[in-house]
Amino acid sequence: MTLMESTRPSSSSSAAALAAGPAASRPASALVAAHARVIVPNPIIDIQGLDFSYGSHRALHEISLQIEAKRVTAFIGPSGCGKSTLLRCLNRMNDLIDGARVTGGSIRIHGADINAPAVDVIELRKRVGMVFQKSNPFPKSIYENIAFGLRLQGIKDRGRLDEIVEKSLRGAALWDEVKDRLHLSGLGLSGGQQQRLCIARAIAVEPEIILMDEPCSALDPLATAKIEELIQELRARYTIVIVTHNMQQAARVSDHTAFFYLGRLIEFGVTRDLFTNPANAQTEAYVSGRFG
Ligand SMILES: Nc1ncnc2c1ncn2[C@@H]1O[C@H](COP(=O)(O)OP(=O)(O)OP(=O)(O)O)[C@@H](O)[C@H]1O
Repeated sequence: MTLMESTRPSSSSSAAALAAGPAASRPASALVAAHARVIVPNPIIDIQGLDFSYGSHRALHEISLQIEAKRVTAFIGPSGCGKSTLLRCLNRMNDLIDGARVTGGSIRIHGADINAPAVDVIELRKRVGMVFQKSNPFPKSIYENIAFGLRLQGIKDRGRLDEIVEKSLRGAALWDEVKDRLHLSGLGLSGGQQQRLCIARAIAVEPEIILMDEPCSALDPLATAKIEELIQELRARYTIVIVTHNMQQAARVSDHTAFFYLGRLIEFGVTRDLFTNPANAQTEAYVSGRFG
């Protein structure tokens, strides 16, 4: 159990306006134990003292943070502060980058160290799926975009594949729009539909956690609204961690928000509290648009 305590009550009217979305309008969760104090009672991910470097460049400094199960946690902060690096640490996507490594601390999922030598990284990435900034459907049919990965996992039965493809497309709020053209190319879909196809592909393998790295940054406001709606639906079944530059989006979709600056975690709290009553002067300056 972790306590993050706020020590300097303050307010910002623009920040308050930012928090006026669905996440903010939900009743204060049981996580709020006292004014501006956050308890994370059911962390699925436990990050402790994490240090991370690209070669000699230290990108993350002693990050300690817990991610609550079946909640949405947003990572915010100015460009280069380490949001995406930390996100990619959660399913070891950084392993693919030469010279990139965890140099201290730990990340545990359900108590197990994901950087332990015995960890099967492919298995880890099945449990911790990822949706990227730019939608990246395979140059295959809508159906195959989902069935392809399932076949690689050994699912060959056509009936079973049909079932999972439909369930995943429904789960990503795309089924009704594509059910009559499942065998046309995924690349023929709109940007927002392609991003939902990528979400369908991610959920087809039944992950517990979905990482989203600025999933709406290439989308128009309508497509963005659809993805945000979908995130609200997905949070009943999945733990979601989202990196976003869009503070209104963080305020609308997330339960918890972590604010980073220059590779350090500056503040972590219930989203509404962090936006309306930040404990730290840098957080307040950022959420009220005074820098970043
Ligand atoms: N592949 C890489 N090789 C070397 N340095 C990198 C690499 N990726 C990121 N960095 C550096 O690590 C730091 C953190 O970058 P990161 O992309 O995690 O920040 P960010 O907060 O996600 O930024 P943005 O919002 O611009 O995407 C930056 O100084 C960045 O230059």
